[in-house]
Amino acid sequence: MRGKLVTLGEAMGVVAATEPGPLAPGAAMRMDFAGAEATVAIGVSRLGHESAWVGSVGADAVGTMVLDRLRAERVDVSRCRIDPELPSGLMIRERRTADRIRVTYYRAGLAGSRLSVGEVDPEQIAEASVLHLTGITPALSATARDAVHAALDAAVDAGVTVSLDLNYRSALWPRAAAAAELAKLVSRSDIVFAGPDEAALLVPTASPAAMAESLAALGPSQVVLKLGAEGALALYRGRMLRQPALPVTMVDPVGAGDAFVAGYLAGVLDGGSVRHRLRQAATCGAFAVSVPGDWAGLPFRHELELLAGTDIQR
Ligand SMILES: O=C(O)C(=O)C[C@H](O)[C@H](O)CO
Repeated sequence: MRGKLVTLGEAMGVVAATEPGPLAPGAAMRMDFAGAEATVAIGVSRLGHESAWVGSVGADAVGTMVLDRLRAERVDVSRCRIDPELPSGLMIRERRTADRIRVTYYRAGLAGSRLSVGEVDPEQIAEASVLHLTGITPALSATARDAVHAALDAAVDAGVTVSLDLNYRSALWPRAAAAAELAKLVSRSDIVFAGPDEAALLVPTASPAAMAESLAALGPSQVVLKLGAEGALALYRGRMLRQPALPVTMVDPVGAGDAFVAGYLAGVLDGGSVRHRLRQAATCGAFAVSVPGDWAGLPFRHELELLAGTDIQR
């Protein structure tokens, strides 16, 4: 399968501490942007497939930074909205201790949450091979939730593969509200990604394997559990495959899950086996954790072989 991935969500400015410690005047910070869906779009593009990101940004420096970077990464942003009134959202990422990151959002009610059905183009989705959704977008606002459902309807009508990463963000909505909404999305998705804590929102079973079975019983043909340093587990048509994480030096874990998803979905677009998808996903996750920032470390296709121990095969 060669084709395009379309995804929709919010991208925000990030002010990220470069040194451990509490936020203080003069603390060393690095300016960047982040957004789970935008990271997936960049990752898929770097692996040689067309991708499109649909979102709403402010008419400000952060919005310009996001769109300029995505264009430079060959991500199609032609359906994005530039809000004339509201600023782009922002996130402060403190490195409170050497290995504890604390995130504060400044995004509620801002430009990103204005994403609406007006930005969803059924034709763009029908021409794609994969629509990728996350559990972040429906938590942004009622209009963003409607946009997710409109995109999902368009994909289902056109027979486009639907991918969903549960991506639960506790700062955006309570567990019960998330569980009710995510259950609806899972039942209409083909591929579902989750961490064990996220899966527990819907299927409170003990082991990752049992969780994967229970999630698959809700409808998706592929369930992929991201287990961090333990690797990943995929359940595809009743067959369980395990993928170890690659042994790399961890520099920044944020964005690793999105990099993993990008590698897996690029593997779907490659037409590769589930084994190929998982290996590519683990390799992309390993690249991401080895570099600061969410998306900067994502590998280009020719770089995949750089990480020793990888064996990218179809
Ligand atoms: O938390 C969010 O809403 C984001 O999309 C920002 C981060 O980059 C994301 O959490 C990493 O997956």
